[in-house]
Amino acid sequence: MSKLVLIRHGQSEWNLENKFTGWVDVNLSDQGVKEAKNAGKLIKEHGLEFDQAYTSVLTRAIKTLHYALAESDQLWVPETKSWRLNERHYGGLQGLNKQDTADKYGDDQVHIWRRSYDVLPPKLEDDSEFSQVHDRRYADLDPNIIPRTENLKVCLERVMPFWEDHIAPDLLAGKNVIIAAHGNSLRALTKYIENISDADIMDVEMKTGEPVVYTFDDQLKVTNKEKLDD
Ligand SMILES: O=C(O)[C@H](O)COP(=O)(O)O
Repeated sequence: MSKLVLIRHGQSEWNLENKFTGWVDVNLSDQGVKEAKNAGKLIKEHGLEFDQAYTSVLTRAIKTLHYALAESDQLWVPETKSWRLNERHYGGLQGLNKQDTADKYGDDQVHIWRRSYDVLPPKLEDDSEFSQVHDRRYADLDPNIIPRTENLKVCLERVMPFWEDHIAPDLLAGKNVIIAAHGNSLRALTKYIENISDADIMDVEMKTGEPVVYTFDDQLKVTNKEKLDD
């Protein structure tokens, strides 16, 4: 039996300002730091001990992982960062206020961009201040792989190789794993783990800083799911 804990990063500065964020590297808000520390407190209270940690290459997820591990006295746990766990790239919506965008295009269109499985938001131009094509953290990637926009389907397709190569082998080896990542990269993983349909995944939400704990049997079947809250 192995355990997998998923945590969406604590509230970010752009969650607070209600802006589409995606791959833009914004920091945690003060509230987000509190949420990340509280996640660590809950992890400790539930006696969860990890063998391996994974996170994205975005500050808000990395800091959330570190606060949660520090608070549960496990800052020593080996960690790997991957762009494959990044938030879904929000394309040309990155940097825009969600309410302003809804006022301009309508609530229905914004809901489709945010939650449909396979509708792509408009592409982000490479010369945008919110583009990542010149960000040196992606220098080793083929420039064509850096997204210009993603829907949940595309996000899931780039998360899955990381599941296959790292997470699943760890769980099958009996290791307990923690992943601190993002609302949509974690919705993608949740869709796969729980075999949720393309339609039903539209209604699945991840709360900031709330640890979700899965228990797996030795065939990698889920035997229990629990959300930790106060
Ligand atoms: O990238 C973002 O803006 C958020 O992290 C997730 O936003 P969403 O709830 O609109 O998908």
